[in-house]
Formats: sequence, structure tokens, C-alpha cells
Amino acid sequence: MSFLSNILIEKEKEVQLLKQQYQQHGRRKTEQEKSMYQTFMESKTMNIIAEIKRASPSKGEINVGINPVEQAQAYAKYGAKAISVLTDSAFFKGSIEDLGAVRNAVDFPILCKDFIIEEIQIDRAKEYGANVILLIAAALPKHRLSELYEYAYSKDLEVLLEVHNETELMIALEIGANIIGINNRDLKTFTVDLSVTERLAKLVDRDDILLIGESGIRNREDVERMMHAGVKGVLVGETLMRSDNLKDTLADLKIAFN
Ligand SMILES: O=C(O)c1ccccc1NCC(=O)[C@H](O)[C@H](O)COP(=O)(O)O
Repeated sequence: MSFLSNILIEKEKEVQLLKQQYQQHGRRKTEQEKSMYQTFMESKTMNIIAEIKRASPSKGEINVGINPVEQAQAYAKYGAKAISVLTDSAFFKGSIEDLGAVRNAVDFPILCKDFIIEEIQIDRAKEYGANVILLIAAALPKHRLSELYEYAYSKDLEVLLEVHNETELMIALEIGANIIGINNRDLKTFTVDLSVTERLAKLVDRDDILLIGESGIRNREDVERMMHAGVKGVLVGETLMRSDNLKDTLADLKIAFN
């Protein structure tokens, strides 16, 4: 059984509990002047989505004791354009409370990074202040991806639809996704290969689609590869979570489009 299947089995149990326990409090509604799509499309420099990632299945503990608010504030101060918060607790040691805390501290687009399989998770992400949710093409059949995609937009949330191969990319395009994340990490084997973005980005011949390169991005050279592949944003987790100088690390990653 693949790692992704294990995660999805756990997620199914978590969602059943959520259905029994979750009550909406109408906590916070986030209004944004501009969508992440619009902000990123208009930017003249590579858009960095900086991730709060305490741990991961592939790397174990990365920086479990992090203060998510301080980390997000540093991301914002040193030039990130959006913040991704891993809210899964079983495999990433994150929480929806991390996202809520970050929401109260920064005014940036926030991506709820989780394995979303049911509408109730979208309701909760919205309530805690997310602006964008992740949907993973490898995790769901096309009709469910499409339903969850439409549901998110009906709640004024944007969707980062993540793909890793040609078939998933075609599904994302058929669904009408306008923000497509190309994950360099194979979620079944954890192999990371930046050429996945280079290969798949070539197949998208529409400049109205915002492409994001995800995973395995460690330095300026990697960002340049992503830029030449045609992406307008990169999602960076581990490199930032392990950095002891976020100012320099983010400056290194932030390059101008040429
Ligand atoms: O990171 C993992 O080990 C992982 C395993 C299984 C499913 C998802 C996983 N990561 C989620 C992500 O997509 C990354 O956190 C994100 O792209 C940042 O990656 P990185 O910069 O390599 O930390």
C-alpha cells in the first residue's frame, strides 16, 4: 500500500470524527482585496508560498517546536507572497489551530494544506481563515475533485489543484482549474524530481493558468529551473523550516521574471 493510501485511510477516520464533533462558530471571514491568482499573475518576481511544516512522512521531524505565528511573520517580512499551513496532525504534526493563529497574525493569502476529501474540511478551512485550499488529483476520482472544486469556489475560496503526472494534469484542465500545482514529489514513493515540473509545464499552453512548482526547492538554482519551466510561483517547505536565516534564504529564492 502506498504512503498516500495510508494517509487517506487516516484522513477518512479523521473526517468521520470531524462530522461528529465539528460545529461552526462563524469565527472569522477573510476579505481579500485581490485573489492569490491575481496577485501572483501580476507579480514581476517569483511568488513564494512559504510553508509551515513541522514534520513530514518523508523527513520525519523537521522543526516541530516552531512558533507558527513568528514563522509566518518572518515569511511575510522577508518577501513571501502567501503562506501554506500544513494542518494535518497525524503525519505532519500541524493543526487547524496553527492556521487560525497565522490568520490572526498576517494579512496574506493562506493555503490550507491538507488532504481534503469532504466538504466539511473546506467549511472548517474557511472558518479558520484560509483563502486557498489544496485538492490533490491523486487522492480522489475526477467527479469528487470537480464537486469539491466547485464547493470551494462557492465559498469564495480559491483552489490549488495539485498534479504529478500527465493524466492528473489533463483532469485538472478538464475541471477548469486556474491554479495548478505541479508537485515534484511523488506522493506514493516520496521521490523528488524537479524535472516533473519541467515536463508537465510544457503541456500547458495557456497563459491564463497560474502554475506553481511544488516541493524539493532548495536554492536559487532550483527557483531558476522552475521559472524557466514557466511557473509563476513556488511552494517551499523544508528549506525554510530548517533555515536559521530566513531573510537571506528568502532573498536567495526571490528572483525577478525576465
Ligand atoms: O513532504 C512530504 O513528505 C509529503 C509526503 C506525502 C504527502 C505530502 C507531502 N508533502 C506535502 C507537500 O506538498 C510539501 O510540503 C510542499 O510541497 C513543500 O515541499 P518541500 O519544500 O520539499 O518541503
